[in-house]
Amino acid sequence: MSDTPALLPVEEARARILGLCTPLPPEWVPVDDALGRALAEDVLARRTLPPWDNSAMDGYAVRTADLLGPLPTRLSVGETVFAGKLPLREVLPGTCARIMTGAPLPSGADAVVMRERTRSVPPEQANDAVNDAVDILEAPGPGQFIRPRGEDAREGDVLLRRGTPLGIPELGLLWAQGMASVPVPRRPRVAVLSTGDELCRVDEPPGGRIVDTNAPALALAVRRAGGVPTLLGIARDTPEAVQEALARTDGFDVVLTSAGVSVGDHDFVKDALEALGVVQHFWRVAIKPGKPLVVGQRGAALFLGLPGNPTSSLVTFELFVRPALRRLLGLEDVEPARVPGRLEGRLAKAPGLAHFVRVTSTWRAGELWVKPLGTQTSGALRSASAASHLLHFPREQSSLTDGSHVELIPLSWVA
Ligand SMILES: Nc1nc2c(c(=O)[nH]1)N[C@H]1C(S)=C(S)[C@@H](COP(=O)(O)OP(=O)(O)OC[C@H]3O[C@@H](n4cnc5c(N)ncnc54)[C@H](O)[C@@H]3O)O[C@H]1N2
Ligand code: MOO
Repeated sequence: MSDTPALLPVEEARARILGLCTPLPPEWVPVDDALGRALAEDVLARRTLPPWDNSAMDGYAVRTADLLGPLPTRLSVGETVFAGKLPLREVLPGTCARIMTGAPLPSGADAVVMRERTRSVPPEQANDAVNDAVDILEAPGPGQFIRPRGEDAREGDVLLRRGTPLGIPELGLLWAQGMASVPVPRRPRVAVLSTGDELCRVDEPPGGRIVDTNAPALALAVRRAGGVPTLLGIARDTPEAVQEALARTDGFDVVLTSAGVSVGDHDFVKDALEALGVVQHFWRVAIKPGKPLVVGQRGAALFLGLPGNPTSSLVTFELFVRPALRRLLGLEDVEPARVPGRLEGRLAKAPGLAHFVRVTSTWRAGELWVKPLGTQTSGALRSASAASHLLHFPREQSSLTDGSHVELIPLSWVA
């Protein structure tokens, strides 16, 4: 008889973890450092942008009323308005202004005709005293190619709401307002601890050991997800060593451990967490790879014990840790992204665990076709190398036929 608890479905495990995460307290940071976090407060526009109606094309600012008759219509050109300059005169009936993209629209004009829809008039053919004229070949509707004042922002309006994820265009909107800093949740401080007698650092002679690749890989994944990682080193496989290392985690928002969470004689992480007063929320999820994940909490700090197999460690990071870090950064929509795809080949498994199959992908005939990598073991990193997505092979399903429609999770660890 097994004394291990029932396996949690992946969605429930993630929901429980996210239930333990609230955005971290805000800090004011330079706008570029806010990338990937969510705004902690509404931001009001200080400036109306664009500040004036302006041209969307290189061409001529015209009065549409002048162009109701037969075409082409000849107009005299009053001035040329460049971006960065203000118009000097009104566009009067029978005249127009040559205008460049982004230049303010002169008063009197109500449309722009692009240069390609005009024909310049040689000076000797222009009328009377006017030696600059143009033939307009089309009759524009009012407002054509005019970018209205305030299209991007209006002073006093909410420019970006609290909770808005800050991507690159949002940072542009903030800079355009002359803002140098914004309030966002501070970055999660994440401790990463490896456990295992078989491990050494990359710069040590192995002497029968293998290099700890999980901790540095997790640290990079943390940084990519917006957290600030600290490597705590390698704890030996004794309850005291694991406890002693975990006792150094005060001040961290998230503690990631690697290995020692299964049912082996040296799997001390769960006991060490308990001894330190970490409340265990659950252990084991119905997935492969990654089944022995353990999750606990002490105060506001979240403890995630990831399985030691290198690919299990990366997959559990993707499915659980990354969403948690993103939630701490204030983001609402933190579920892993999913895209539809088609399976090339067949897959089979026993029901009971959802499998997250590492696949490569090719875009073909309007669909993303994916192919499982040759090896799917969790102990070998090669089985994750070259994967672009994880294919979700649902828990109760036992086969997927060639051409099946499948759900894919794009991987954040790719180059
Ligand atoms: N009787 C059972 N045995 C196992 C089960 C089970 O349900 N019953 N689950 C298997 C699964 S699934 C996984 S995953 C592993 C996870 O075990 P642990 O988290 O306890 O990890 P270890 O046993 O210590 O190590 C597993 C494997 O990974 C290598 N490793 C560990 N740390 C690192 C590191 N930092 N860098 C690189 N490689 C590392 C380690 O040498 C082992 O080969 O348990 C199964 N067993
Ligand atoms: O599920 Mo384990 O996480 O096979 O490697």
